[in-house]
Formats: sequence, structure tokens, C-alpha cells
Amino acid sequence: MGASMEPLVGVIMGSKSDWEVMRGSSEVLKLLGIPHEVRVISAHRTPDLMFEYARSAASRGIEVIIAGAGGAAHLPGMTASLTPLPVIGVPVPTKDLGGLDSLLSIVQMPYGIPVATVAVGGARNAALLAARILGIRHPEIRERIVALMNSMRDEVLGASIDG
Ligand SMILES: Nc1c(C(=O)O)ncn1[C@@H]1O[C@H](COP(=O)(O)O)[C@@H](O)[C@H]1O
Repeated sequence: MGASMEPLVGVIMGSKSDWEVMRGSSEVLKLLGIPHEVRVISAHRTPDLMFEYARSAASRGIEVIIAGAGGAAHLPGMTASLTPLPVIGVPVPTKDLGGLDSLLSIVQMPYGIPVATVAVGGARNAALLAARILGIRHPEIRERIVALMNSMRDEVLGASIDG
């Protein structure tokens, strides 16, 4: 998959300050050769943009959305309310409450509007989960996930500790 391909994953975050964490998603998607786009979109600060982005994502060819936000993290859930695409929420760590606020804001969705929530700061796993979802229909992505899992397995099996 070259860089010219249309994005399959939309990585969005509530603030530029989330990039330090959310770059993990982008890095893993790059590692797996998955075309993606990155945008700063806030349910609170740019509600119209969020509405337009979420409403048009599927028709633009996006298949999975990864949404990261911190604190009163409404972006993932509100995005999920506006699209039938799977939304993966990343609770961004916070200074005051350690990201527990972000986690609870994202994970406790009401019936009807699910958000697949990863661990606090789990941006890289969000990308792997997005890749697994894409792997259902994109065999080349599934093959890359298997290769990555095999390399992680070999690393563990090859580890030796002089204790
Ligand atoms: N949780 C949200 C939303 C939202 O959910 O729409 N928009 C911004 N934010 C969060 O506010 C935190 C602080 O943002 P600033 O650093 O810009 O003040 C960020 O973690 C962001 O995700």
C-alpha cells in the first residue's frame, strides 16, 4: 500500500496536545502500511467540524475511526453517535486524574452507541485493533498482523536473562 492510497483509518484527537500519545497510533499504522489521516477535532471546541467529519467519514472510504481525548472525553462517543463505522476510543492520560477521567468518559457508553475502549494511553493497541478489524476484508493487512505477532513471539522466545 503506497502513500497515495486513500485513507482507511481516521485518527482524530481532541487537541494538538494529545499528539504526544496519539502519534503511537500513527506509528503502528505506518508500520503496518495502513493508509490513514490524522486530524485535530474537538466535540467541545469544534462541534460542527466533528459533525461533518463523522457524517462524511464512511462515504469517503474510511473504515475505522480511532478517537483520542483526555478529561471530559466526549469526542469518541459523540463521533460514534454520528457514524456506523467502528470507533476505537483512546483515553489520553491527564495531569490531575491520571487518565481515569478520560477512561470513564469513554468506556461507559449507553446501549446502542458502542466505543471500543483501549487502555489509558493505549494508542498503539488502538491501531492494532483497527488493523484487526480491517484484516477481515483486507488479507494483506491480516498477513502483516500475523508477521508482527510472530516477530513479537520470537523476541520473547529468544530472550535470555542472566539471573
Ligand atoms: N476531551 C476533549 C475534547 C472532546 O472530547 O471533544 N476536546 C478536547 N478535549 C481534551 O482536552 C484536553 C486538554 O486540551 P488542551 O491541551 O488543548 O487544553 C485534551 O486531552 C483534549 O483531548
